[in-house]
This record gives sequence, structure tokens and C-alpha cells, in this order.
Amino acid sequence: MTEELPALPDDVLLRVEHLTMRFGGLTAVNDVSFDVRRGEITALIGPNGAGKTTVFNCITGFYKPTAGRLPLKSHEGVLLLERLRDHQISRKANVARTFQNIRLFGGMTALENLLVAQHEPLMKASGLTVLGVLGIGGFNRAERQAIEKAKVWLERIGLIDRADDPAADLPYGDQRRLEIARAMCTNPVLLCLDEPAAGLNPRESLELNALLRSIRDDDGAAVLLIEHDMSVVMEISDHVVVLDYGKKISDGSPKAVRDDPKVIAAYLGVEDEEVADVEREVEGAEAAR
Ligand SMILES: Nc1ncnc2c1ncn2[C@@H]1O[C@H](COP(=O)(O)OP(=O)(O)OP(=O)(O)O)[C@@H](O)[C@H]1O
Repeated sequence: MTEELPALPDDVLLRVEHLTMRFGGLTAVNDVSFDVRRGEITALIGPNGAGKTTVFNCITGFYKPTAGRLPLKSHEGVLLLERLRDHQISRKANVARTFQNIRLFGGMTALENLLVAQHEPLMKASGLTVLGVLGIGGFNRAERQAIEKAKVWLERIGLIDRADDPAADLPYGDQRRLEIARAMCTNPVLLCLDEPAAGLNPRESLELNALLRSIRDDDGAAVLLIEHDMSVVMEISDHVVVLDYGKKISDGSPKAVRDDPKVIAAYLGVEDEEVADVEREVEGAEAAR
């Protein structure tokens, strides 16, 4: 029996529906629901251990959720991510991700890193190597297109002059942007970034913000990011989801979330029963403004 796939509103790309993930007796994510919309940057924030990475790992197929559904509109139509194996999540569902630590191929050039990301269409065009070796079929054209696309991305991230340098020789901020460009070379509908601003200096942070905005505005991909740097979150997010102890405690615009007493209490490490006190303090401070 085939289950009917959920109809998602036009602007919703991914719906996280009642997501729960347990590790033995520990509930790392507890009945969390939120939407990731097209044309938006959604930030997932929360104190250490709140469950952010676990949500990411469920969306990107590293974990099978204990419960919940993850319908996503891929290039092929709506798919349930929790039903896919991790490699299908990038290929079929068109979800790309980066990690907290940079995972470029350090010995390969910047250009080669962007070509590796296009391995799949190149392999198809090669007729699984034989025709490719002979230069028959669409392989040469596909290869030219792949190089062209890689160059467009190197221009966009300001690294065209360093196309032939090994990725490991690039400054840290450039490596971060190259990693994002590599993810974008797979034509994702959803780009998931785990702490993209970690370790960046202020100039690199501005370059990252500009890149993420251009991905949102020019490529039509939705961006979902985990970020600890609140200045980045407030600056570039359209939508913020806050987790604390595995539960969603707030969901809205950056301003609404920043002023939410539950969020302030979570970051201050205040117990649940003290939230009302924080609420009164926030209201008092707002009235005094
Ligand atoms: N594979 C695992 N096995 C057991 N427990 C896990 C596993 N992964 C995460 N956890 C636990 O789940 C909880 C949530 O962890 P998670 O890494 O998702 O939080 P986080 O919000 O990403 O934290 P941080 O900001 O510190 O990265 C933590 O208590 C963590 O110890």
C-alpha cells in the first residue's frame, strides 16, 4: 500500500513534521516541527546540546529519525527524506550539506574540487567511462559545461585567480566559500550549512553573508544553517527556529525570536519556572525604551 505524499504549500520546500530522535534513553530531538521555505535563509539556533546537529543529521540522512516525517520538494517532486538512504538524499532529493570542519580535497585545485562535485552528470555523459575515454557521445560537451560551471562559481566566490591552486593553500575563509560553491555545483534545492561562519574573521564573515544572500536570491535554493554567531544569524536569516533540550521553543523572524523571553531564558541558562521573571524583565526593558 502506498502512502499518500503530503501536499506542501507553494513556498514550503521542506516540512519538518513532528521529528523525534532518540539515542537509547536520551531524546535528542523531541517532536520538532517547522517549515523551510524557498527564497529564505532559515537558521537553526539553540544552546549547546539543544539538538541542532541531530536535526541536520536526520534531514541529510545520517540518522533515521525515530518518528516524524520530512517531506521535501525535490526536482523530481515531493519525497519523504526519512525513507531515503543518505546517498539518495543528495542525488535524488537534491539536498547538499557542509560540515563544521572543512572537508575539501586539500591536494586538488580549487577548480578540481568543483569538478568532483559534478562527477555524477559527467559519469552519465561518459556512458560509464568507455565512451568518455574515446571522446564519443556527449562527454566532451558535458566536460566543457562542468568546467564552465566551476569557473562561474570561482568568479562568484572571488577565487578565479586561484583556480589552479591546491585548496589546502587557500586562506580559511576562501576554503569555506569554496566548500559552499562545491555544494552548489550539485544544483541543490536545499543547502544545509553547519556553522558556516565558525572561525571567520569579520571581513570573511561579510563575504560569506554576501554569498549566502546571492544563493538565496539568484539560485532559488533554500538555505538552512546552524549558527552560533548571533550577528550572522540576525544579519542574514529570514526565519529563525530555536531549539532547547531537543524541543522547539521559538520560531519566527529574527527580531521576534531575539525578543522572545523563552529564547533569552534558554541562552541565559534559566530554569523553566524562571521564564516568567525574564518575560517581565523583557517587557519592562521594552517599555523603558
Ligand atoms: N550519535 C549520538 N549518540 C548518542 N547521543 C547523541 C548522539 N548525537 C547527539 N547526541 C546527544 O544528543 C543531544 C543533542 O546533540 P546535538 O549534537 O544534536 O546538539 P547541538 O545543538 O548540535 O549541540 P552543539 O551546538 O554543541 O553542536 C546531546 O545531548 C548529544 O550528546
